[in-house]
Amino acid sequence: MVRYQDFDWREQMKIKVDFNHMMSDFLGSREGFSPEDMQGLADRVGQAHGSMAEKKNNGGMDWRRLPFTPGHILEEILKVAQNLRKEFETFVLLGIGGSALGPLAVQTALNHLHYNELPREKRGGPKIYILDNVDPERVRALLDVIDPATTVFNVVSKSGSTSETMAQFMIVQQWLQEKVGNQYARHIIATTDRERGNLIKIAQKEGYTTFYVPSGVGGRYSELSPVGLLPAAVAGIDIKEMLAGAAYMDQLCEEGNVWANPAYLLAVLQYLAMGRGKNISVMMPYANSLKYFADWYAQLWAESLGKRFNLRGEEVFMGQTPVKALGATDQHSQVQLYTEGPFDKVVGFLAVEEYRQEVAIPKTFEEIPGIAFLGGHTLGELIKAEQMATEYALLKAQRLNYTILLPEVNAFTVGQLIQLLEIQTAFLGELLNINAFDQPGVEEGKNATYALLGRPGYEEKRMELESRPAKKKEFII
Ligand SMILES: O=P(O)(O)OC[C@H]1O[C@](O)(CO)[C@@H](O)[C@@H]1O
Repeated sequence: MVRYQDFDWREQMKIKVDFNHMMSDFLGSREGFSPEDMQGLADRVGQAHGSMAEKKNNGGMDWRRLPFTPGHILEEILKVAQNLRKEFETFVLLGIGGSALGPLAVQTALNHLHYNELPREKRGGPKIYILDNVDPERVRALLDVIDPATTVFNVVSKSGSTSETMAQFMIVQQWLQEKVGNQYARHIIATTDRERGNLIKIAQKEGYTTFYVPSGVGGRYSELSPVGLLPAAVAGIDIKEMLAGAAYMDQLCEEGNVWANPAYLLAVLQYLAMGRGKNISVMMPYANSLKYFADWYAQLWAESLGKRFNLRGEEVFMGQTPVKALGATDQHSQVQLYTEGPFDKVVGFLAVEEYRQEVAIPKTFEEIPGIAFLGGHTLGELIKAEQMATEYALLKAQRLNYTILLPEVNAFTVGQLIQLLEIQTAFLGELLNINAFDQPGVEEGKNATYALLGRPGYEEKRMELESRPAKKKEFII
C-alpha cells in the first residue's frame, strides 16, 4: 500500500539491511545462521508479531504513533521553534538518558558538524548545547560562556523528577532570576508528562511554555515526541521529513514476514546470536554525523533488554552489552579485539552510500608509492573502502556482522533509522518474552541517590545504605 507522495524518491532513500555476514552461506554453520534456523522460530515470531500488533493498537506501544503526530501539535512546535530561532542566541537542553541522547544524535546527524562554531547567519538559529550531566565543572563551564539574556533553556524530563535534570533546572532557574530578573520564565521551556511529576506542577505555576511527552511513551522511545522535535526544529531540522521517514519505516515493519521486515529480521538474528552466547552488540557508524546514534542505541538496547526474571523457578539474567565504536577511528583501537578476541559479539555497521560533502585527496608525493596511491581518490572513497575492508576482515575471522546502509544522512533516513532500531528492540523484547519498556534496575541507584541526599520518604533506604559493609583500607592503595 503506497501511503506517501513522491514514492520513488522515498524508495531510493530507503535504508537497507545487509545481513549476508550473519548467514551460514558466508560464515559456515558454526557461526552463521541458515534460513532453517530462522524458520525454526516461526511460532515464536508469530506470537511476538501478534503481541506487537496488539500493543500497537491498544496503547502498549504509543511511541509507534509518534511518526503520525497530529498536525496541530507539529504546528505548535514549529511556531515556538520559529520564535526561539529569532529571539535567542543559545538553546540549552537540560536532560539525561532518553531526554538527551536522541536530541544529541539527531542534532549531530542533521546539522553541520561544527554547527555552534558557524556564524549566526549560517546557522540561522541559536547555538545548541545539550547538558546531560551534573559534573559541576561541565555545568560551570557552560554558564561561563553563555549570556543569560539571550539563552533559552529547555528542561526535559518525562518523569519530572530525575535528580540530575531537576538539579540543573534549579541552578539555572535561580541563575536566570539573578541575571534577568522577573523575565526569567520567558527563558524556560518545559517538556514533561502532562500529569505526573514535579516539573509539570512548577511549569504550570510559573507559566513556562510547556510541551508534553505522551504518557505511554518512555524516555528512550521519545525522540520523535516533543522531546526531540522541539530541539530539532530550533536547530532548523525538517521535523516533518524526519517523521515521514519514521512513518515509512513503520509501515515496512508492519509486515509479519521476517524476510520482508527489516526490524524483525535484525531482531531474529540477534535472538539467534544471543542463543549462541553472543552477549555484546557493537554499533559502529562509519560517519561522524552518526556517532551519537551509537550512544542513543546503547541506552535503547541496554535498558530495554538487560533484564532479570524468573523462569520456572530459576533466575535468568538477559541482555546484550551495547558497545559504541566509530569507523574509521576505532579501527585503530577496537577492531583488533573484534577480529581476534572472543567469539562473543555481533558487530553492526552504520554505513553511508553518499556523504553530503566530499574532499579530494591531491595527487602529490608521486615519488613515494606508499602514499601516492591515495592521490586521486576522495575521502568518501577511502572511508567506504575502510568500512568494506573491516567487514571483510570480520568475515575472514568468521565474526558475525551486519550493515545498515543509509543512502545518505538526511531527515528522512534518520527518521527511518530511529523507527527501525526502536521496532527491532521492542520485537526482540517480545521474542525474549521480557518487558522492553521498563528499567527496574536503574531504580536502585536512583533511590540510593535520593537517600544519600536526604529526600523525604527514603529514610529506610538511607539506613540500609549506612549499614552496608564498610570498605577496607587495605583494599585501597
Ligand atoms: O526523562 P526522565 O524521566 O528525566 O528520565 C531520564 C532517564 O532516566 C531513566 O529513567 C533511567 O536512566 C531513563 O529511562 C530515562 O530516559
